[in-house]
Amino acid sequence: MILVQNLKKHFGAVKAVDGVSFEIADGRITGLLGPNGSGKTTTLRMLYGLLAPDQGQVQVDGADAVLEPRNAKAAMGVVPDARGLYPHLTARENIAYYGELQGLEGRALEQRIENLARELDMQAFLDRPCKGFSQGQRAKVAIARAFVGDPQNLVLDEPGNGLDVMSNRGLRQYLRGQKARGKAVLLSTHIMQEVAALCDEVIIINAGRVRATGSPEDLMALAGTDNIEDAFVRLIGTDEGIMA
Ligand SMILES: Nc1ncnc2c1ncn2[C@@H]1O[C@H](COP(=O)(O)OP(=O)(O)OP(=O)(O)O)[C@@H](O)[C@H]1O
Repeated sequence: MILVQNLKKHFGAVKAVDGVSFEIADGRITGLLGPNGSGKTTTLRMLYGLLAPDQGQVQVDGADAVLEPRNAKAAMGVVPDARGLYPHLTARENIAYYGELQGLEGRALEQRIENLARELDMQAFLDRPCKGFSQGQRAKVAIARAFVGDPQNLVLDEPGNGLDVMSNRGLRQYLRGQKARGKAVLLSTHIMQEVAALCDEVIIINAGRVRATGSPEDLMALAGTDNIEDAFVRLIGTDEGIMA
């Protein structure tokens, strides 16, 4: 479970995250939605300890992300927006490195990587250095790396970006499997079909603030619409919607 309380991050005059609070529950898939520049990536970076908050708290299974970063990080698998692969290591080595950090080794680690490579269709490039990988190939390595240690919490920043149709289906299936096993899953996305198909809860943010939270059905009822895209446009709090 991830608890976020009154999180703030300003860059000069830009209030990127301006007092955000939410809870990512176990056994649920939660979507973080917001227009470009609304503060999603900044929020997620503070969750996985890449950025120090100006104010507020993040707790991952009870561990404070600032005060106990090792414990917080150990409980979380992340797919960051920049993917952050080591370019000179192969895909397998990138994944193995994270597995080792999480205490996996030997045959168990090898087997886990083979399984992930099969599920994500990565065999063709598993032993190539990541330098020069396509966007989809990088996304797959980052996803495998996040999953390798079987963490309780998963935080994914637009994980479907660059993935082909089959890989996106595979990812959705995988995330549903994680949810069924009681994991807490948080993903940011711009893809409304993904939200409708996958998310139990949705957090809508705009201009660094939470505008609405609830199930897709709750949000549609709140906005008085019968589809999640219209609900999103109404609930981000501008007349012009996503282009504002
Ligand atoms: N390092 C930084 N320095 C200055 N401004 C920043 C920095 N990081 C983010 N911002 C600003 O903070 C705001 C929120 O950015 P953020 O990347 O969190 O948005 P986002 O919701 O992830 O957007 P997108 O959907 O476009 O990826 C934007 O106005 C952005 O320009």
